Amino acid sequence: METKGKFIVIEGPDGAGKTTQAQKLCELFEQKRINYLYTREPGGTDVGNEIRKILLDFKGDINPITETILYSAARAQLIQEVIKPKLNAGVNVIADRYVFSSIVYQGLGLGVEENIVAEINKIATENLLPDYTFYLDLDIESSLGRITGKKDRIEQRGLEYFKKVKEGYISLSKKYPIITIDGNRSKEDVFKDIAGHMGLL
Ligand SMILES: Nc1ncnc2c1ncn2[C@@H]1O[C@H](COP(=O)(O)OP(=O)(O)OP(=O)(O)O)[C@@H](O)[C@H]1O
Ligand SMILES: Cc1cn([C@H]2C[C@H](O)[C@@H](COP(=O)(O)O)O2)c(=O)[nH]c1=O
Repeated sequence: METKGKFIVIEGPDGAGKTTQAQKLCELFEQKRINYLYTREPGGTDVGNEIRKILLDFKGDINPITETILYSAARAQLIQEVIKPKLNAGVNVIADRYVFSSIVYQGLGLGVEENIVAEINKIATENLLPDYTFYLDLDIESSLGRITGKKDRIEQRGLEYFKKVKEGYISLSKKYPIITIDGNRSKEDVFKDIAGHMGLL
């Protein structure tokens, strides 16, 4: 019988270093010849990539509920088309963001009721829960300072919005099985911490 793969999620504000750490985990899995797949949200499927364009590039207003549903729609497609089949085939999935991003960015950041975001996402994900959720915690000014280039629709939101995002992650980390990682260190030290928690060192 096939063993299910592990579902590993990396969370944190924009610029926290999620993609950097996800890539390091991919490299370690490659060295150790462990099967893996990397996904990012929103995206990872054809329809998800179209939804990503709307969410990050659309020039007009998007209502917070619409935004919540669009993120969860992209997620539903990713779960059904990619994540569930891969986990069932024994492949480890390394996900750059998951449901907690919606709870903090749309819920605590935009004021959509947390229960509503959670319920929509239960439907979208069929309540698939990660085996590990790592939250990269660092000063919001430091993480935003790492963003270079043209800012997308979400990144253009001001400092006050991103302070709510950070507070949101901290409050969720007290309620859910989230592993908080000090992201204010070198890329290598942050990674040692993540890999150590997974018993990979
Ligand atoms: N620990 C670190 N120390 C210093 N710089 C870092 C660290 N981790 C990542 N960076 C740099 O910060 C920038 C943003 O990193 P990265 O893309 O990994 O963040 P992210 O959380 O995935 O961002 P986003 O949510 O905006 O996609 C990159 O230039 C990266 O090289
Ligand atoms: C999944 C998810 C993401 N967001 C926001 C967070 C970022 O600003 C963008 C995604 O861009 P990235 O560079 O790939 O991190 O979308 C969100 O608001 N809600 C979500 O559920």
